[in-house]
Amino acid sequence: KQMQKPPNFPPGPVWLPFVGSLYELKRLSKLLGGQHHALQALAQKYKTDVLGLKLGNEHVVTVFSYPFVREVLTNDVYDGRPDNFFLKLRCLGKKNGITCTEGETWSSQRNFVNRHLRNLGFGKKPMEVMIRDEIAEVLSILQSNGCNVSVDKFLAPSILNVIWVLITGERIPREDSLLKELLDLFHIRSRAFDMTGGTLSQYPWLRHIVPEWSGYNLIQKVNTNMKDFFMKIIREHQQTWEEGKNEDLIYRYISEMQLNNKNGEDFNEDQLVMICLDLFIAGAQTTSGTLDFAFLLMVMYPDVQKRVQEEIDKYFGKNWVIEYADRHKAPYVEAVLLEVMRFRHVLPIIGPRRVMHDTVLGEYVLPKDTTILISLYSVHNSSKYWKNSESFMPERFLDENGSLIANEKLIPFGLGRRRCLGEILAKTAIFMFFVEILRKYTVTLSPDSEAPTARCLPGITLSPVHYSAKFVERS
Ligand code: HEM
Repeated sequence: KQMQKPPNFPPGPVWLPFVGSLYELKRLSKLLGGQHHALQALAQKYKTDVLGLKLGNEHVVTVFSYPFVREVLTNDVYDGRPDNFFLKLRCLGKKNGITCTEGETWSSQRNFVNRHLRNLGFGKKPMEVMIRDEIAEVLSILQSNGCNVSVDKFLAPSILNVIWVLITGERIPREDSLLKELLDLFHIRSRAFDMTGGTLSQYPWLRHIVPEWSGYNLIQKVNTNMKDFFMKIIREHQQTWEEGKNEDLIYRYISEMQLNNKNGEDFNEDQLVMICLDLFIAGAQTTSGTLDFAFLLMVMYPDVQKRVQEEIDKYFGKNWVIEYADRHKAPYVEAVLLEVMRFRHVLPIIGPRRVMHDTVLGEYVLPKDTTILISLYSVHNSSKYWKNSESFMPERFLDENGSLIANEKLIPFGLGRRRCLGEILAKTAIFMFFVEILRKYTVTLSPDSEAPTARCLPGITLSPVHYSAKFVERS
């Protein structure tokens, strides 16, 4: 027996009572190695660019083609976040912070963070200085031991530290147990969320029956640990806060709480904890994961690596202090990094968004509160938009004179009002780490490593199948 779909709802598999199309999606995700592949296969099967599913009680629509993706990302009606159990769990029970909120709370918190990160040097010279300090450390470690490097694990502390300094005013030394604890928590967290695969969102009552199996207990434990972790740092800041103290985001937020917060509702400790979490969750794994893919692709395409190094030598030599603004001097290097983000984007599916009121998308009607997923994977890999889309070809971003050409179909940081808040930090860090490391080292596969593969590990963020790299000093 099938369930009735709302009138003019986008096409998709049948809805079975109780589970909707959840079983079909899970089956395909397992079979094809990721939800993004499963969703794309369903879109192909139903010959549609707008796919309609029912997952538990939730109406879920995924968009695949550039025009629909663009419309969803830029039309305010899709600016909401779903009010489901899973997102509540993600933001520690209350809808606080930036990523999970909408409306007034979202705009006041996002604007505050945007403004103050910029005042702290985000996107400017001070941020580049922090990144350069982290690079200096990475290079000195490579000099003493460049073998058997797991790129993601190796670079994650440095990326985390850049965000950490902006938020807390201090960096954490690599060998500090605090850093390890924090990285472990993020790691367990992404595994815990992945493990539930959204099942808890569709069937929240499962937490009462099978709290261990459903991942609920693990998520709760990680949430409590993360909250305690940030609360401790916030409390330390509160004890040392005085008017005029503004050297990091936490002090600035406390100043807002103390001085400008009329009723205490908008700017409070709960919001601040969530903002810290939002920035780390959204920023750390995505940025170091992109670098992980970039170096893996250099291992797999040594000719591309060689050309990158030739450009670096030609335009920067050995001693030029490279800045992010210098990227335009070396268009091939920029093209490589754009192609990395197209070919292996760390966020194949973005969202979820919530339809704020009944609306029309193309020929379909989407009821209020429909959840929307956006397949950047499909936009970035469609042969409709990219010649030889399945090939890694940096030249696609260069014209016949070797100058960079933009392509509006490449949208790794999203579009519109909810586009990535950390884009400038991510792009700067990726460019500077990539160029500075390849200026000094050639990356190859470590002799004990598994052969590199184009396959990815599915998860909240996509990552390469584990490989170990060897960094050989260039003569
Ligand atoms: C390569 C690295 C990164 C990629 C590919 C990336 C990509 C994205 C994308 C596609 C979105 C939009 C989600 C949507 O439309 O629903 C987003 C949102 C966001 N990003 Fe990033 N991001 C990266 C790094 C960062 C960094 C370094 C930070 C901060 C330090 C950050 C903070 C955020 C936040 C807070 C949001 C939520 C914005 C909102 O809901 O209004 N991201 N990111």
